[in-house]
Amino acid sequence: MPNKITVLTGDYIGPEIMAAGLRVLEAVSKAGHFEYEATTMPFGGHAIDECGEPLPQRTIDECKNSDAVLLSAIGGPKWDAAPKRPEQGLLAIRQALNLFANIRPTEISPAMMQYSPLKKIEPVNFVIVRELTSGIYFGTPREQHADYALDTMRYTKAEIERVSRVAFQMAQHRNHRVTLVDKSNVLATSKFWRVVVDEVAKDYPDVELNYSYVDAASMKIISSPEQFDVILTENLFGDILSDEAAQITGSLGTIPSMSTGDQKPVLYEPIHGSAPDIAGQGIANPFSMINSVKMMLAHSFDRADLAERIGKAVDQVVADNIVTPDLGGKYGTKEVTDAVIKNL
Ligand SMILES: NC(=O)c1ccc[n+]([C@@H]2O[C@H](COP(=O)([O-])OP(=O)(O)OC[C@H]3O[C@@H](n4cnc5c(N)ncnc54)[C@H](O)[C@@H]3O)[C@@H](O)[C@H]2O)c1
Ligand SMILES: CC(C)[C@H](C(=O)O)[C@@H](O)C(=O)O
Ligand SMILES: [Mg+2]
Repeated sequence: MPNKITVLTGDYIGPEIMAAGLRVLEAVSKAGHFEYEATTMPFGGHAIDECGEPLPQRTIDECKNSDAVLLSAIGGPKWDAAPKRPEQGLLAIRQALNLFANIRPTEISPAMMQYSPLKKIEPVNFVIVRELTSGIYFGTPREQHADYALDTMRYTKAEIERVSRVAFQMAQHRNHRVTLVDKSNVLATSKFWRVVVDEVAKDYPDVELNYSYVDAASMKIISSPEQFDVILTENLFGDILSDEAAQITGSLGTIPSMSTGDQKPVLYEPIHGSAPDIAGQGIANPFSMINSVKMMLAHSFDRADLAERIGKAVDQVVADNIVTPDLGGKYGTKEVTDAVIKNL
């Protein structure tokens, strides 16, 4: 049976970078004898246009029936005032597939150091493990009235425990350090995270656990990012810190992510949005999507060999300065993708 991949192409630059990712997947698969079947389903803004729903039931069914989901960014001004927004579909798919742990890597390899906006820079390699299906994104009550509004941040012990185990297990395969990022000097939920994570940590004596308040952590990501190995944090803090962490690599347009739960499928997507400001110009950075394909091959299909091939090709293209304008280059999405394929 071929490996099954569901493709959700996204809005604005979504389809532009998805095309790049799929071209790289096709090329590396031919070279490395990887068989797959890719099925494109409606999702996000264009699904609202087609059938009034950002996440139709048949898309959920198809995702559940596949090994991996490749998703490209959705949303944008076209639907900002619509009764249903594409972003609702994104939150709903994470819940429908129970993708409670979102892994967002930050890597600055020696080849990438020239693109970092930081003046003082060493190689950096850490991951953010972001809780993805709870917290203030999903808590109720959530209300907007004429003179006040209300959101709710709620976490259960089980929700904190399961995502913490993902973080500790990742650290065991990395540099054995977990930093819990929270606001436990103020928030009850953060105090509770510390209690639960301290308990989980006892099962991983080979991993060192330390703590950072989120305001200080956001400063350290700029001042000394090399100190981090695995950052474990709740949903909203993880959203904010991962965009910040992406930018120290030179561009938000390079960073992939992987969202996992207890079972298949695992979902892979760039961490950035649909970049309406540059859509249609052919200049979107395809690395975030190509790196998502690389992550998928390594983690869902046990093809570290193909992932390494993609990684080396991207490094070569970066070293040759064949990059898009967000990284200061003069090349378009297609030229960068062609160069990656040539180097596979
Ligand atoms: N996973 C998702 O689908 C996802 C994630 C974040 C935001 N969004 C949605 O995307 C829309 C736009 O959001 P935004 O503008 O705040 O954030 P954004 O991430 O789309 O863009 C922020 C900045 O980064 C740049 N950028 C992002 N990706 C790039 C790439 N691959 N190459 C070059 N430059 C890139 C953009 O041009 C822009 O200047 C909103 O509707 C938002 O809700 C979707
Ligand atoms: C679009 C939005 C709902 C989403 C989030 O906040 O999770 C995005 O910012 C992300 O980082 O994937
Ligand atoms: Mg975000």
